Amino acid sequence: MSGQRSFPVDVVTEGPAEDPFARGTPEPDPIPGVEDVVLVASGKGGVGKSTVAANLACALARRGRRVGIVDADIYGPSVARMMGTGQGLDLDEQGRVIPAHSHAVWSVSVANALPPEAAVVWKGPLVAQAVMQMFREVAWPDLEILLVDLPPGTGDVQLTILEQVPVTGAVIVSTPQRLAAVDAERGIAMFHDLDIPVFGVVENMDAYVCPCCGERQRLFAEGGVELLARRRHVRYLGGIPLDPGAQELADSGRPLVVAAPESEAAKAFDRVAEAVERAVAQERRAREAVISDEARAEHEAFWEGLLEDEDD
Ligand SMILES: Nc1ncnc2c1ncn2[C@@H]1O[C@H](COP(=O)(O)OP(=O)(O)OP(=O)(O)O)[C@@H](O)[C@H]1O
Repeated sequence: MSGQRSFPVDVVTEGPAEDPFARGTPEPDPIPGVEDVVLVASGKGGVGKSTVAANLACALARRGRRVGIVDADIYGPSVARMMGTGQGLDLDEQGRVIPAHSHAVWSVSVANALPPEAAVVWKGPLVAQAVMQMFREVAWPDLEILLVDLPPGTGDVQLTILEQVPVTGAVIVSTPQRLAAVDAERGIAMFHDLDIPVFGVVENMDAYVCPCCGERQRLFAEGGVELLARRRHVRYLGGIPLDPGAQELADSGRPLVVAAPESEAAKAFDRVAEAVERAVAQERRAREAVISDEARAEHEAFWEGLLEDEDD
């Protein structure tokens, strides 16, 4: 057998050195001023991820939370338009961006810094840099929850954020169509692989609610997203009905939750916000439990030391 395994066994068993998620990789530094970062993700584009992010932020703010949004969808930024924040961002004395503020939510988007119709034509490294600037070079006020509107899919931006930002959990958005649900499942798999808690799946545009009689009608086959949630052991956070006013309101910078709080869609967003609030609180308790375990170990070590001294 000797002489056959000449490669450096230690290196091989420790995994590739450049793997950013290799075991033992230190937790990324916290974002100054931010307690919890929650990602809003989707497998496919156009399923309503930005709509969910904007309305979820407003619903959390209405529930008394201090909330911000990072628009990490660099090539298709919608947050500035949906939140009605317009162009122009100021800098503070330290050269940090002062986030825009509307509907009691703070937000940053590349769209705040570009003319309305300008296309972002940047290569990957520049995009990664811009995304990280939106986390670390912004003068965030003290925030309880910073939502992140991700680009669709499981690409570079997702990996950059997961590598460099301490993420508390993710909310997945899908529409009822099978293809959207299949892609949403890929997103869930990515978060599970990287040990990021998935708070649940939101099924957007699942039904139409008649404005006259309030009758709720499914638009597509029922149950696919719920089934996906069960298969992946994540919570089904509920359906958001298609609201004919959503697009016009989004274009005028007033999310449904703010402009039509009594609508079925706004109430559904509030239920999602409540679930996210509870999931974040649960994660916080888990973090504190880890700290108190450490504190207990330190405490025990301290007393053990004293007892050993007494024995001497
Ligand atoms: N519940 C809803 N009712 C009616 N319209 C909706 C609803 N959700 C989203 N929309 C509309 O669907 C379109 C796509 O939504 P949105 O931009 O939020 O999707 P997205 O997943 O963020 O897209 P992408 O990431 O590809 O930019 C928008 O015109 C939006 O107004």
